[in-house]
Amino acid sequence: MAGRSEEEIVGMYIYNFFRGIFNVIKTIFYGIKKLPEDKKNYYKLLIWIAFGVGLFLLREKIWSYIPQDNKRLMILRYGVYATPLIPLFYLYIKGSDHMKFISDFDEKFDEIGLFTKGKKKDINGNMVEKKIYPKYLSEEKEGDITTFSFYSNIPLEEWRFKEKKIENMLDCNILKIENALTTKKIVKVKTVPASKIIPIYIDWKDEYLSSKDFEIIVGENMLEQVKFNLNSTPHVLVAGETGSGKSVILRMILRQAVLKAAKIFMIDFKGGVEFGIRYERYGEVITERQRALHVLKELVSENEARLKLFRSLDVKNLGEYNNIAEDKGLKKLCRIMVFCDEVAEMMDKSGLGRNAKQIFEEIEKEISTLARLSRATGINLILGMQRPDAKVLPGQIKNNIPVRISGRFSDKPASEIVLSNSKATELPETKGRFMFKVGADTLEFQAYNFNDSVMLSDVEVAKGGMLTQNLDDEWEIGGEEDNSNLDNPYPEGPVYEEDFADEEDFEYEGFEEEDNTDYEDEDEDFEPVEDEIILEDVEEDYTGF
Ligand SMILES: Nc1ncnc2c1ncn2[C@@H]1O[C@H](COP(=O)(O)OP(=O)(O)OP(=O)(O)O)[C@@H](O)[C@H]1O
Repeated sequence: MAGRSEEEIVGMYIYNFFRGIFNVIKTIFYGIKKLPEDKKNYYKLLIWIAFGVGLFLLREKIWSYIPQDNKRLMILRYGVYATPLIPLFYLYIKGSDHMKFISDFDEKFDEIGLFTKGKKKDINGNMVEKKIYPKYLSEEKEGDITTFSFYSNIPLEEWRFKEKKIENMLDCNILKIENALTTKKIVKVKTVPASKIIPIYIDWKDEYLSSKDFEIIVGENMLEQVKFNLNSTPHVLVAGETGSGKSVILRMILRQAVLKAAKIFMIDFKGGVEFGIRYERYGEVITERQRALHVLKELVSENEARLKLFRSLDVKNLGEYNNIAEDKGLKKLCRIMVFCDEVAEMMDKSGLGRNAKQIFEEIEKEISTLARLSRATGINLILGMQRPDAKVLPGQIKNNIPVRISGRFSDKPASEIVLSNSKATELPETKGRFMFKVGADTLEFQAYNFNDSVMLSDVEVAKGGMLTQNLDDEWEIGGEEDNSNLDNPYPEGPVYEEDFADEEDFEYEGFEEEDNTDYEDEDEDFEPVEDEIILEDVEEDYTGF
């Protein structure tokens, strides 16, 4: 205090006095806020109030026990005026527990370096630099899930970057870190206890098949199934080093597509190594580039025709269209899914001659158009990739693929290409362990193991070869397929629940925007088209493999 004037010292005392009062009131306020957390708190408060009131009512009796000649003890008589403070004392104790709980958080945030810096007045009234920690607001429990809310100026990216440390700090597994709907200043950390772990092996069972149109299930995290819906997130990228389980995931998706009666194309330029002859019963296995280009072009035309038709009928997507098609005397349209186990086989142009390059470029153009424009029309790309490479999968395509599934990569750039973060490097070396990302959140899961040699032959027996019969049919989009013996889970046609807004701007939050040419209005001079949209050409030069 050396060097301070008397006035300054008095000012400082007054300041600290009011600060102390403010802190007491604040602590009591926290105590009040804690009350609703447990019913017992109210009973305890009532006991303290009763105690205070009892003391007040019995004051004369109590005073009579105090010797009148003992001046020191006589002071206790004034204690009567403090009786209303007794319940406040209880609230103060409760509030200080809470303050201690909060300051423990400060310590923990300090340890993991999650804070911002700002200026604050110190006890002497001087402005000093101070660490500002996220402020604990509340925690809500729902079953196994606890959601912590913090008030914080720290950007969400930083929270996500420190996810592992926060998990250790809270002794939990984090499911999601997100902002509150109302403000970006509130961060919600959704957690499950650390004892909940991701299974290390789970077999796929057909009973897992979702009844929702067009929901696909790929595995489980520590709490629930991991799924996505092709109506709202239409294209999928599965990346993983050789042996990671990438092909197993693709085939498991294919299996669900078959059971949900989608039209399937499988592009396999390794001469049918990935999708062997057994897969031909489910759709066309394309092993030649010319043929792939041709089919893709036809799908682009089909997409355009569907877009025009949907616009003429004022429907937003395939689901809405199919719901009204029969009433309007139109044919139902099917979902079309294009599978490719290795995009590099289809798009890697490095080291190619001019002629070969041209066809690759054309394939890339068609894939890019479909990725951008086929969201509402039910034409989906399911792409596998062994070695993530920006040259192989241009940003224009990648940014329009909302579902990203990545196996373990030892290097960060590979993980960054797929997930836009380094989380794939944190995966354990467990077979079938993947990261799943739709939007901003990345979560770890165990993919179902799908043994296609068993499952495919099962289908043949159970379905009585009906899938093969479909393949023999004239390939006609929207044709009246005889699925009666297909053991189709949707004999009345798929149930369409999802509804999504106009697709004027089709991009996905959370992925870096490279050259993202989004959904454009198609053709303003639209003329209604006939209800039958036939891809005759696709079948015409199909030679089979
Ligand atoms: N989800 C899973 N659970 C347990 N084991 C799995 C799982 N997925 C794959 N495996 C095991 O790993 C093996 C390789 O899987 P898969 O063929 O899918 O790898 P891949 O990543 O596609 O490799 P490649 O690129 O060489 O084809 C499978 O034969 C299976 O034994």
